[in-house]
Amino acid sequence: MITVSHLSKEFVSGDRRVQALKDVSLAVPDAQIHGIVGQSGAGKSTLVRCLTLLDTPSSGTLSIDGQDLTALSGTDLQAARRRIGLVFQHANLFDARTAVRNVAYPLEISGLSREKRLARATELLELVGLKGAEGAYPSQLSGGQKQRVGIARALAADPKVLLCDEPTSALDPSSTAEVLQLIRDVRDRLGLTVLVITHEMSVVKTLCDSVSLLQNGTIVESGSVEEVVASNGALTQQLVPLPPLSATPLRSGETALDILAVGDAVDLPFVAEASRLAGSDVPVMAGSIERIAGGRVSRLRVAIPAGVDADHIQSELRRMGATVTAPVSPEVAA
Ligand SMILES: Nc1ncnc2c1ncn2[C@@H]1O[C@H](COP(=O)(O)OP(=O)(O)OP(=O)(O)O)[C@@H](O)[C@H]1O
Repeated sequence: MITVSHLSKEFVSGDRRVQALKDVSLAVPDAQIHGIVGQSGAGKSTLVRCLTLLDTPSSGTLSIDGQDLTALSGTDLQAARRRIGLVFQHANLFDARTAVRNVAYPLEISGLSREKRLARATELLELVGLKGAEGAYPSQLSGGQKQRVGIARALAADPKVLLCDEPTSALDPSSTAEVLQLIRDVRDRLGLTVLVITHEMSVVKTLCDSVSLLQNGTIVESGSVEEVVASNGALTQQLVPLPPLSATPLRSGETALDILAVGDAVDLPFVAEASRLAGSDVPVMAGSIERIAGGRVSRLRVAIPAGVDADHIQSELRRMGATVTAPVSPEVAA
């Protein structure tokens, strides 16, 4: 389990102070995959540096399996760091080393014999689906394969935790899908607890069990992916955006309503019910249905005809089980 408790980080240069992280608390249970998302400048890199203890937090604690890493120093700190496997955007392999020797590299200080190191590295390459590529040099591998080698190397020292910093940002869509599947497989097989820093919502949708949104150094939304989507907050729009609106935007006098349904509620006839209550057809302006974190989510924007009590329809659709809101600035016909 990863526990981050009231972590803050302030940078001071001259008389300028930047509060990069403010009271960040987070608990990721064993064998869960947690995503941290946020815009540029939100504090993601600072969080990674604090989690790997490359930066010292100004206050707060960070523990893995109950061991407070912020209280350690010297060899104890080195040993604790080895329990965190790191995967970066670029695998940063040694060009002059073969795949197997890249994976074996972190074991060179472990005291294991050369044969044992190479045997372990060969095993790990097989685990990441690169059996047969032991002798390949990085220049002979695709971007996705290099990242697989990077993941094998991160696993070499038997970590309890995998910290992935933008693991797929440099990959094409098919390599991205492969690497995300691999991270899931590794979690399933080895029971690792995984923290993924990403700006890609597709990574959260396909990989994460839970997610936190970091904004200006503070976690503003956090929970299971399903909970966060159902809460209709900032992450809902980012994870399940409404597609571009239809050719017929809202006409004068009409009221737009956004309908969000999660799980079995996706199957309920919201549009039919809204039409019945309105006494005429309620057109759908935009809609999407997606499978996220194993569950289904639908979003619809409908146009309630002029002269109809939209508030009443809103509360009736809520009673059926949807989250219904009136969008702040719906697209209106010119
Ligand atoms: N060494 C530093 N000295 C002073 N300020 C810093 C330092 N490192 C980061 N900051 C500031 O802390 C805030 C968070 O930066 P950080 O790099 O963690 O954000 P980020 O979410 O990783 O952004 P990006 O996605 O662009 O990398 C920013 O305001 C940044 O300017």
